[in-house]
Amino acid sequence: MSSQSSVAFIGGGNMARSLIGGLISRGTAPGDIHVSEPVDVLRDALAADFGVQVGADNATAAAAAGLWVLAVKPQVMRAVCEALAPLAQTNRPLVVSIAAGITAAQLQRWLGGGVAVVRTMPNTPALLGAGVTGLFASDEVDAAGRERAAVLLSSAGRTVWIDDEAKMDAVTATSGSGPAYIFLLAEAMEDAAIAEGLPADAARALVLQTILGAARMLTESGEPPAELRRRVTSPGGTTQAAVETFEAGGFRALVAQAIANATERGRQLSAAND
Ligand SMILES: NC(=O)C1=CN([C@@H]2O[C@H](COP(=O)(O)OP(=O)(O)OC[C@H]3O[C@@H](n4cnc5c(N)ncnc54)[C@H](OP(=O)(O)O)[C@@H]3O)[C@@H](O)[C@H]2O)C=CC1
Ligand SMILES: O=C(O)[C@@H]1CCC=N1
Repeated sequence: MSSQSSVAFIGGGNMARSLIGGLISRGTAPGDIHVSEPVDVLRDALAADFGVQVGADNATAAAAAGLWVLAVKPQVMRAVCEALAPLAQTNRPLVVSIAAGITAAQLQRWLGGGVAVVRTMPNTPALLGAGVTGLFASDEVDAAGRERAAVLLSSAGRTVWIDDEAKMDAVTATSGSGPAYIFLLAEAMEDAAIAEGLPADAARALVLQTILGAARMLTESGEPPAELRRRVTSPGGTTQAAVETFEAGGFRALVAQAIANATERGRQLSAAND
């Protein structure tokens, strides 16, 4: 039976799992979460871990909820939406997409038009309630819809409204993909520490706590990153030797190019899956 307060996840993969974990840990009743996912192992794990309602049929999950979270890959979004269009037209749900690249206009078109669509970009720290999500609301979304989408995503961490949808690909490239950049840095630092002769377990402990401590200073000190860096960097000392090496190697330009390429890839995902 449909309940306006229920949430349906269409697709129960990595990101849906992170968001569901956030919702459950912040008090959403498992019975109010319906997930459709074709992979039975993933379905069973969601049911076992969170007690949510699971099934393999998208329309069954969608029919049970007033809020749909579209959590499938961009490559299958069109087919998923077109199959749900009749239901979208009769039930008029609030539709929240988390897909990279896919625009609100595309979702609107595929769902038959006139549906309230919020395009969002969360990230995987959502699993710990430490994520951040950029949100863009289409014109059809009223104040109550905006509030509902923000409450949904705030269970995953911070929320940031983006007024210009064209900027959502930059959000994706910055915070959606961003955790992977930090994990890559952690990998590289760990490898380098081992190359300098540290035992692997010590290298990992040193790197992980350094990233955690630096992230806490960034978020809790109120100081800009450049000032925090300055305080670590004694003139003529070890940090200066390392930072000069990063700068000489084009670190900033490389980061800028990586984020520009990720932004462009978001645009391509929209065009390629239209
Ligand atoms: N991972 C991340 O860090 C982030 C991802 N996103 C976005 O979230 C979305 C999902 O990504 P992610 O969770 O990583 O991907 P996953 O592949 O882990 O999850 C998608 C799930 O949807 C399933 N699926 C495939 N086809 C259908 C269908 N027709 N109906 C219902 N479910 C289907 C997939 O099954 P199968 O494996 O069989 O295809 C898979 O289990 C993407 O659009 C991505 O852009 C957004 C922010 C961050
Ligand atoms: O890599 C991707 O396309 C998705 C979107 C942001 C993070 N993962």
